[in-house]
Formats: sequence, structure tokens, C-alpha cells
Amino acid sequence: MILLIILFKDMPSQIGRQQESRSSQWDVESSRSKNPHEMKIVDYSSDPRQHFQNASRGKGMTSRAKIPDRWVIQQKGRTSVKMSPKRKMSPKREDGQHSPEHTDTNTIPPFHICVKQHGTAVLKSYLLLESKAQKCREIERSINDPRKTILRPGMVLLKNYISHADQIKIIKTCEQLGGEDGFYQPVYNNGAKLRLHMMCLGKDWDPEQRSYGDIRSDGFKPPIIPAELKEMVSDAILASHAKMRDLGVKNPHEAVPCMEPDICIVKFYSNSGKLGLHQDRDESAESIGKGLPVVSFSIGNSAEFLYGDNRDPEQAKKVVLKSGDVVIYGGKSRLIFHGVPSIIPDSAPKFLAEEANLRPGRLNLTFRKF
Ligand SMILES: O=C(O)CCC(=O)C(=O)O
Ligand SMILES: [Fe+2]
Repeated sequence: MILLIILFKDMPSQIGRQQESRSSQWDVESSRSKNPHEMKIVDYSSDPRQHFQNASRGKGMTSRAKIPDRWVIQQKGRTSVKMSPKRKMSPKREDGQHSPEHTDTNTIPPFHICVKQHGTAVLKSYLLLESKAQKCREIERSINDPRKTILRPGMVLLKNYISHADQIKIIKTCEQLGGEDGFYQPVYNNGAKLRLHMMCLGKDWDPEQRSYGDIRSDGFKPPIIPAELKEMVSDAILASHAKMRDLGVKNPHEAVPCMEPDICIVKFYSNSGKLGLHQDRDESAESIGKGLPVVSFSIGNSAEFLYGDNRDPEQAKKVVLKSGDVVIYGGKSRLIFHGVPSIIPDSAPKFLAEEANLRPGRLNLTFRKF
């Protein structure tokens, strides 16, 4: 009897711990089966404070982590001292401890979108997997109807738009701007990580506050958007107007207004990367009200891209975005739900690894006007 009482006394805390350890491993995929609001974790319109914690950035963490209360931040010759915000904290366990892999004294290696130049290994794997890439091309052909340039009013897909040279230029620019601490992996409050790395240009997007700011969480300004990239964006919008005109749209600049971006969110998805259905709605009411478009560049491995009127993936339409494709959504489609359920491994054109050492995965740049 006494033994039974002791056993029952311990049971709730044991169950609690099991559930907690499961939930701390939640990611987009595992939340899908558990949570009817599966996309909440990437739904920028829900309260991300429940899901995100402050961004943790690359190299800086190494030195910062040794000084938990005050951080000495050194970057490109500058030094500043800053109180450390809470970051990389996992939910406390019942015994009041944080799980070991989530303590704020963790060190996080810098993330680079380009691999170091032992090019042959990367190249070899691309060659070996050529047949797989062929299969992917067939899937893409079956999903992407070439006539479907206008996906819906205000939403245009420009297939194979970015030239090879520009794709290389974009990769190299992002790698250079990312440096040692530009790309970071946002982490949920429960310790689960967003399935991608991210870097902001122009303004910093804070997933925890769901807002844009001029200063990053590590105390530095985000790099500005290079003029050359801005030019590519306005050219793409003009190209979308030309396509729409060809297809009989009378006032294409009303369907997709012109836009000069002041924000670029750069994302890198590894082959297991994904992003749930969400709306881009943290820009100003004026920008959204005018329907100023989001312009999205895809480089590297192909991605399945869902879009629709709500966050139900079953009801969404799908296209495959290949390296060089551009999607523009503005006007009536400005608040379209969209997401990336999967990346197609080994589907990137070989020249990206050969000429720019792009690591396996997909680079995406979304340009917006605040
Ligand atoms: O990777 C993509 O194609 C989508 C990215 C996106 O939706 C975003 O950055 O808000
Ligand atoms: Fe988005």
C-alpha cells in the first residue's frame, strides 16, 4: 500500500516531464499532427512571444556566452558593451533546471550559406545524384504548368527569371553580408528551432515581437540592401507587368504596384527545411493597404510552395519554385497565405556549387517595403 502511494505520488511529475521533453522537440512537422493551429509557430500573425525567443546569432555567442551578464560585442573593429537579453532559454523543467542543450551558455557556430572550398566533394555528390535531379525535374514539369504565370490576381510567377550570373552574384553577396553572425536560427520558447537560417537586410525583423526595428538583437544595425539587389527587384516587377500585359491584363501596375524595398529577409533552408503557411503582415498598414508587393527570389534546391486563402495546407495550391524563379504577390494577393512544406534535395543547378560553393539547400530572398 505504501509502495502504491509512493508510485502514484510520482506519476504526474513523470508524465509532465515526458510531455515537456516531447514538446521541446516540436518543430513544424511534429506540431502538424498535434496542433490544429500547426502554422502558429510560423504564423507571424499569431502571438510569436509564445513560440519564439530572442534570436541567437553565430560567432558572437562564443564570446558573449562566457560573460553571461554583460556582453562585449566585437564586430568589424567596433566594440560595444550591452546587457545580455534573455536568449536560448528553454522552458524550465519541474526541477527548475534547463535542459542541457538549451542553456544560455551554449556556443553556436557561425552559419555560412557557402561551404569552404573543398569543392570536389560537393561536386561529386551533385554528379552522383543527377538521376535524382532528373526525377525532380519531372515532378516539377507535372506540377508547373508553364501557362500559369499569373497564379491569381496580383500574384505572378516568373519562371527561370534570374540569370545564372545574377544567381551567383546574389549568393556571394548574401554570404559576404552574412559574415560570421548575420545568419541565425530563430528558436521557439519551447526550445524547438525554426527549420531555417535567417538574415535581415535594411530593417531587422524580430520574430518574438513580430515587428521591424533598426537594430538587431546583438546591438548592431542590419546591413543595407545593396543597390544592385534593389534594381533586380524593380526589374522583376516590370517583367511581371510585361507578362501580365501579354496575357491580357489591362492595368498590370494596379494588379502589382511598383515597390522600392527597404527590407529583405534572407532565408536559407537545408534539405529538411520548411516554413508553415503564414501571411506577411508585419509591414506598415500603408504598405499593405496599397498592396505593395512582396518579391521573392529562389536560388538553389527547388521548393514546394503552397499558397491559398487560409492556413489549411489541404486547401492550398502548389507550385514548385526552382532556382532562378521569382514569385511576386501584391495587390489583391498581398496577404495571401503561403509556405514551404518541403525542399527537393539535389535539385539545384550544378553551377551554384561549382561557382559559388552554395551548400546543399535553398536560398530565398523576400523583399518588402515597410
Ligand atoms: O521561402 C519562401 O519561398 C517563402 C519565404 C517567406 O514566406 C517569407 O520570408 O516570409
Ligand atoms: Fe512569407
